[in-house]
Amino acid sequence: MESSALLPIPNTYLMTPHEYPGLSGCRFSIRGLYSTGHFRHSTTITRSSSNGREPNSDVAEKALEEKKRAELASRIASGEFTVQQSGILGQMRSALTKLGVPGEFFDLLSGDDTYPKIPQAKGAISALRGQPFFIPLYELFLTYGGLFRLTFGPKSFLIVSDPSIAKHILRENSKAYSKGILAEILEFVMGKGLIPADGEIWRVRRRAIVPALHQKYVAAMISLFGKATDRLCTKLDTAASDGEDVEMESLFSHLTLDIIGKALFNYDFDSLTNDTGIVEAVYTVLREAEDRSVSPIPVWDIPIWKDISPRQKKVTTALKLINTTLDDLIAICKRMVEEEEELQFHEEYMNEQDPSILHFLLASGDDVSSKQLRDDLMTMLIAGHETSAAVLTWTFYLLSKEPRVMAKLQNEVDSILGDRFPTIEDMKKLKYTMRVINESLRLYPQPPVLIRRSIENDMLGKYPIKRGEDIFISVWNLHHCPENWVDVEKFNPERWPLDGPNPNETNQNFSYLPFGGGPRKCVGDMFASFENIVAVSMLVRRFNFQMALGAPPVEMTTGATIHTTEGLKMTVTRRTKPPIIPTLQPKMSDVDIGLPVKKPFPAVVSSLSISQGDKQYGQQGQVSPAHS
Ligand code: HEM
Repeated sequence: MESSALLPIPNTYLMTPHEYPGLSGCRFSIRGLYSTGHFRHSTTITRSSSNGREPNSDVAEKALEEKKRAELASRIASGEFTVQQSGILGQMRSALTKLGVPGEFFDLLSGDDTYPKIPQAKGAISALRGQPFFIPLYELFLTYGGLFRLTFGPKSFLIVSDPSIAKHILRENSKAYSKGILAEILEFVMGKGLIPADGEIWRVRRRAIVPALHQKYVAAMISLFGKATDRLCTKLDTAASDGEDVEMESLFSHLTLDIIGKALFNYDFDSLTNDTGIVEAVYTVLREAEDRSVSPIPVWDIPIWKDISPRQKKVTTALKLINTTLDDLIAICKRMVEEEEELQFHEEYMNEQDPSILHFLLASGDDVSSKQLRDDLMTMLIAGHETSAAVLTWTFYLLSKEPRVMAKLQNEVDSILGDRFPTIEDMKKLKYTMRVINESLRLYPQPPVLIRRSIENDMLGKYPIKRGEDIFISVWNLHHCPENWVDVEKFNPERWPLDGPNPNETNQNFSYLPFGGGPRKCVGDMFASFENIVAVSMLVRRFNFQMALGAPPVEMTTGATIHTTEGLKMTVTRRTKPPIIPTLQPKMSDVDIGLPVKKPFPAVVSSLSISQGDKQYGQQGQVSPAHS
């Protein structure tokens, strides 16, 4: 996640100084980060009606969506977003452009013929209301192309939707770019953690952290993913027996929180079954990060406000609790490491009782302050939690809309997993499962936009830019570009053949960026891919998922990751057809008539063995696992 996990959008997006006069003098702040409830939008991905249970709502959703898009497109065409030129030359330019005179002609007239000008659009608060910010950016992209400048009031942003420019910023000249506004908004929660950090701090911390996610560690995590998903299965079993609908988005959020707590610092949040103070504290801080990103005025910066606002007091208390808990966990782990007899640290070091990243870092002798360690852990907690939860949410939404894909997926899972827990060997066999996740990440990239700021003058394609430019790389636009993808809005895992390479930014030449690219690519890509494969495969082999009758329509709300607006309410039923278990011979009569599985489910977790074959997975931070 980020930088992945957290994606702020400037607050000026939705306002002009005219509308918020108090803003002009205040620090520029950010909007869009986890903006639950602030921007709402019917999903633009209108899929073929799925389960046949809600055809009317699908049609209505589609009609509403089409209407909104048509309205926006006509406003763009009317020039509402086009920056007005001042003065006679500007007016002449505007009039003659409408008659078809090319822009370069005016650059010649104004004496600036060295470089072409970046196409400019300007925004208005009304254009963005009622929809996630990346949707109007998409419409503007279709009009203005792969690089344009968007001006809101006194502030402007470069919007990048061109793969080669994205590649230039993220990989080829990455040292000329920082995290910019992202770092400012995340400071209160992540400090100088890996996502917001820049420069030397980032270099040092990245070098320390990447080795902790080595292959043996990620392989060991597979049993953790399995156990956590099994707890979710138990919960769904009860709901299925009781005939109760479930809200899957929050369940996925709990699942991934439980996983990341154990994986990072060996802490069991157990949020799937308990609602303890610490779980509440984590969510309080997460939501605060979202809300700060959409707040017009950074009230939290006003010293007295922290003390009088009940909300800010709650945030301060939550942060204190999390920090104390992390400090305690660091202290416990330090003691464990000190007591470890004959500790022999090596590349693939892992403590069997505590395989966490924290343990690895301390055992490696990582020379770092407790504050920095805490910042890094907090960063990864957020990065690894919200993103995976969002991927699972949208994957199940998409699956509920495409019974064909679900059937094919269940078929693969049945034949490869049977009723046992997934192992590392299964990760490369569950190819269609991986493709389903790849495709879900294409349609719903998490996060939908990457943030950068130029710290040097640079050239973006043929356009020069100055240092200090705030840039949004719209992964949403890259992934939805009609020129790059056949049947762009179709959920079609088959677009990537099973015998081909797993899609990543390199083999798709930056038109597909599920985990970013370049030196700041996600450090958790392999971890996350396996986590998603395990969760999806274990859930679909045991249950069928349908949108619940009367569920609210699934709409998107923007943030660092894309949330649903009102949750993903589903009806979960136990599959009645027993899985095909290759190692056991089911009675044919049972299979034929689709009797329920009577065996206790699932089998005991086998202890992990890591085969030589695992070596084929890519190196951390370079090639995604699944990308081999
Ligand atoms: C499906 C799940 C995930 C997705 C889609 C995802 C996506 C991303 C993306 C797109 C970036 C690049 C952001 C940028 O360039 O601005 C990123 C960075 C990052 N991710 Fe993930 N991520 C996921 C899971 C994880 C997990 C599980 C962890 C930790 C275990 C993690 C830790 C990080 C960190 C620390 C960075 C910052 C790296 C740096 O700046 O050097 N992510 N992620």
